Amino acid sequence: MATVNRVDLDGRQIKPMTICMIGAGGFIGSHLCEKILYETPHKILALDVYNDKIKHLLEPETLTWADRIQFHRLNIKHDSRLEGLIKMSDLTINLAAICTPADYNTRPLDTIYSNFIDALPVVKYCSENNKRLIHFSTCEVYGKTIGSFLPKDSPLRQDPAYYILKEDESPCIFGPIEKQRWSYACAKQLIERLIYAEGAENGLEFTIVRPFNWIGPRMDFIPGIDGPSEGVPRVLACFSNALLRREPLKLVDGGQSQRTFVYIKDAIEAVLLMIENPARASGHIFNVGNPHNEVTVRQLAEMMTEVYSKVSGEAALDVPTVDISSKEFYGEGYDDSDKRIPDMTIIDRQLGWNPKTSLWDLLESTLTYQHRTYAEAIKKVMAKPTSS
Ligand SMILES: NC(=O)c1ccc[n+]([C@@H]2O[C@H](COP(=O)([O-])OP(=O)(O)OC[C@H]3O[C@@H](n4cnc5c(N)ncnc54)[C@H](O)[C@@H]3O)[C@@H](O)[C@H]2O)c1
Ligand SMILES: O=c1ccn([C@@H]2O[C@H](COP(=O)(O)OP(=O)(O)O[C@H]3OC[C@](O)(CO)[C@H]3O)[C@@H](O)[C@H]2O)c(=O)[nH]1
Repeated sequence: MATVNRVDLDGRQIKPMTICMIGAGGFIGSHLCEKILYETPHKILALDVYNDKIKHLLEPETLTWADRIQFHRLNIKHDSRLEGLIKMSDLTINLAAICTPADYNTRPLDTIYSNFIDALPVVKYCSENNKRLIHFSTCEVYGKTIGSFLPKDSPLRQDPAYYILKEDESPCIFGPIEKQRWSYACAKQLIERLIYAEGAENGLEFTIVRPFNWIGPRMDFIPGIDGPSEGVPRVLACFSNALLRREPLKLVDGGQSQRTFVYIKDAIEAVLLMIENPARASGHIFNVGNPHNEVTVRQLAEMMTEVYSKVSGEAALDVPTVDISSKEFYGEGYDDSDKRIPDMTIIDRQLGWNPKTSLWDLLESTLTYQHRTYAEAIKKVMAKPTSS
């Protein structure tokens, strides 16, 4: 229920606001729209080129929150309505981006334009019109850990100083230019620097979010069902797709890279705290992740196989995974982050936020959703004879 008398972390009444949410039709945007509409009195101007993931919030128009969300189908690359919509709002949240690794090395120009050039007018309009901005960056700005450059058997690799990622201390370590994987991280880093400079020189009120592998329902697409057959989504959807089709999960370069995964619903709580506590959130860069949910990609595949078997009632394959080289899977120019553990000091101190959901629990609810949403459609597609 949307409560009107909401108070912030310092006991002050929160006034209802209008939020311009760019990229509202994506994975994170759809969850953020739900949270705002279900639990707050705020209004949303939802901007995106697609709205499939928020259709349930827009139709039918008799829904109790219908007057609090307005969808504007537009591409921020070239739409004169953008500045007006930012001016009408108290806060702008920019989520729009190309953010699937399969694109970084194969479409580096689109990636750089999307993550830097297209974000520029948003920053400019917020700065010129004295509007608050929450900008979505990424944990990828940290790149590789310092520890990854140490010899494999160095005891220093066990020292957190060499791998924990801190917003105000850790360096950003990318590979060479020919490793075009880093086009995304580099563009995100430059837009972070620009926003930071707008804050320092022109007083822009900003917050930068660095998500660490947020996962959950509605993430990306299942190839051949609600996305292109040849498309390569992020790992949750790649592995879900293989499980649904009863094919082995592909482990890129042996699945040795490590990630920490956070449940989307935990992470969205953090964003709502940022929205409603500007005095505590402004001027900060926040890691948002779950340091307790670390696995190698191989361990993720094993856990997903076990969880999927439980929620679907189907026995796991005898050979559940297969190794594949990054060149074969992603093409030339791929590279990887070795390990990503967020330091949580700043977000805990400023907003008192900590993640709650274990990896097992978040996979159980997410894979239950994947099975309910896609299993029948996959069966139908797989039963169709393929034309030769
Ligand atoms: N999901 C994560 O774990 C994660 C991790 C790190 C960073 N991020 C960042 O968070 C943001 C949102 O990520 P997501 O996972 O929801 O991705 P997503 O691809 O599901 O959502 C992005 C949305 O932006 C829209 N968009 C892209 N370009 C646009 C344009 N020119 N005009 C209008 N709309 C446009 C897309 O249509 C899409 O709906 C991105 O900036 C991403 O870099 C996400
Ligand atoms: O079938 C697959 C797909 C992927 N991998 C490997 O899994 C690791 C994680 O991959 P993914 O979730 O696709 O993306 P990254 O974590 O590398 O990057 C994302 O992090 C945040 C964000 O900015 C936005 O979401 C994005 O850049 C990776 O090691 C893949 O190689 C696999 O083995 N098999």
